[in-house]
Amino acid sequence: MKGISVGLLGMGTVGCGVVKIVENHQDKLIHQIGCPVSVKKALVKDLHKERSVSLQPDLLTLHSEEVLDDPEIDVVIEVMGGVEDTRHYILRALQNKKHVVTANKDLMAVYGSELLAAAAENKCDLFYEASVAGGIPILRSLVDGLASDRITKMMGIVNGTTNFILTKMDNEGSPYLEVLKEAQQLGFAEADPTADVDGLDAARKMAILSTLGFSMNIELDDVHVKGISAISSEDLQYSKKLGYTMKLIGIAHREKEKVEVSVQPTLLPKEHPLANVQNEFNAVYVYGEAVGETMFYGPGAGSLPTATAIVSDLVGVMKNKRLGVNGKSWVTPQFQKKLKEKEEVQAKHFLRIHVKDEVGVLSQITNIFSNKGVSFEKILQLPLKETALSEVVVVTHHASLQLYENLLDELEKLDYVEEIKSSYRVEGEVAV
Ligand SMILES: NC(=O)C1=CN([C@@H]2O[C@H](COP(=O)(O)OP(=O)(O)OC[C@H]3O[C@@H](n4cnc5c(N)ncnc54)[C@H](OP(=O)(O)O)[C@@H]3O)[C@@H](O)[C@H]2O)C=CC1
Ligand SMILES: N[C@@H](CC=O)C(=O)O
Ligand code: NA
Repeated sequence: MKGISVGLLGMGTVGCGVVKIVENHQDKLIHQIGCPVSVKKALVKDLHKERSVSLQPDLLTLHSEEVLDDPEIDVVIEVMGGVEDTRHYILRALQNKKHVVTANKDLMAVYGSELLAAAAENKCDLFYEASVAGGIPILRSLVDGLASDRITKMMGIVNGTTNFILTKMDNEGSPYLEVLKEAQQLGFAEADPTADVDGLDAARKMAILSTLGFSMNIELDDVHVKGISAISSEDLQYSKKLGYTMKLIGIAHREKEKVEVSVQPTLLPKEHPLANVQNEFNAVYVYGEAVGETMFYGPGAGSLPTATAIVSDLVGVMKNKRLGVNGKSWVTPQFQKKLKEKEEVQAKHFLRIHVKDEVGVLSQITNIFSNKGVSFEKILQLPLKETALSEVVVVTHHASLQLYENLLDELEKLDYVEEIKSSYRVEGEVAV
């Protein structure tokens, strides 16, 4: 069998990792695939940029057709990011009967079903394990390892940058912007880190995970998203005081045939397995009706971890080629999408408000909670130094999202409520 020729679209953090793994693990690749693997061409923007791998002088190109239209290239690995141009490049690679491996969640969350259908039509594979939780083999675990089960819940820390920021802010009291800069220097953050901190990167990953896990076409717009940029050191301190840890959590929950998918800062009891996932690490908790609880943990970002998933996908392509089944692994979703209404989403909430420090205010607030049908599990009231205000912190019992939002609307209207400072979802019970 002739050697496998790979064309890369992009040679940045992840692309350089792919080159390193292909070089350093060649013996294992030959054993699995049955022939050597080599990188023939790589599309970049700047031919003269310094890279973390030494490359043959003619390996880099500024012309996409040198990768996409080269008949000697068998597999295209897309690690350049972006959506519209990238979509066209991948469609062209597939039309040219090249298998594609991508790490691009931005693209797969929006055009995944179109691209997978195009791949199947062209009898090509399109694999994207690296797009969710980097090096953790979570997509294969859902699609293959848990193929026989019905998955009802997935909860994940699926963005390394925000987990890194929250860990450093919480453990070391480091300022938000300083830690974000560190995450960028370490290569975890996206080219535009607002996608990380606004929760959009995690939302894309949750759309991909829930589409596969629930076999339902969950789109990005179906994911309710809130990022981490408004989290204050006070929120982190109160979380700790109440026995919780704050994490950016993706939640996908199915009850009967209806689902909710969200990404939001969430308070988890400090004993919760996801509460102990630190720094850039990711973890995905998956609950299946038959298997029960499972948890997948590992590096969700970074050059070599992400490249591991990509090169493993490449091995998958070659194994399929040997069996003659390329393009046959994609199946259309089994179920019609049905999203829960706000009345059907049940959760506990943390709420921090500033109110006038006057007699009777706390009892009026408790009355409003009970009138709106939201009861609380915990309440703290503390005077705010050098002001005529006090701070009220509440953790509610489970309530529907609709009742909780009605409550927030009502509180906002009251003249003794100065400001709603923060509101977060709470998952799980703190041990007493
Ligand atoms: N970094 C990570 O930890 C992870 C990244 N991903 C995903 O992997 C992909 C790549 O990420 P990463 O390696 O970090 O990104 P980088 O910014 O480090 O690398 C991007 C590469 O693509 C090239 N490139 C970008 N746009 C173009 C274009 N229009 N034409 C030609 N070349 C282009 C760049 O060229 P040049 O070098 O000349 O500028 C660079 O080599 C993204 O989709 C990202 O979301 C997924 C999981 C983890
Ligand atoms: N920016 C992403 C990279 C991996 O997908 C992250 O921080 O998780
Ligand atoms: Na993965």
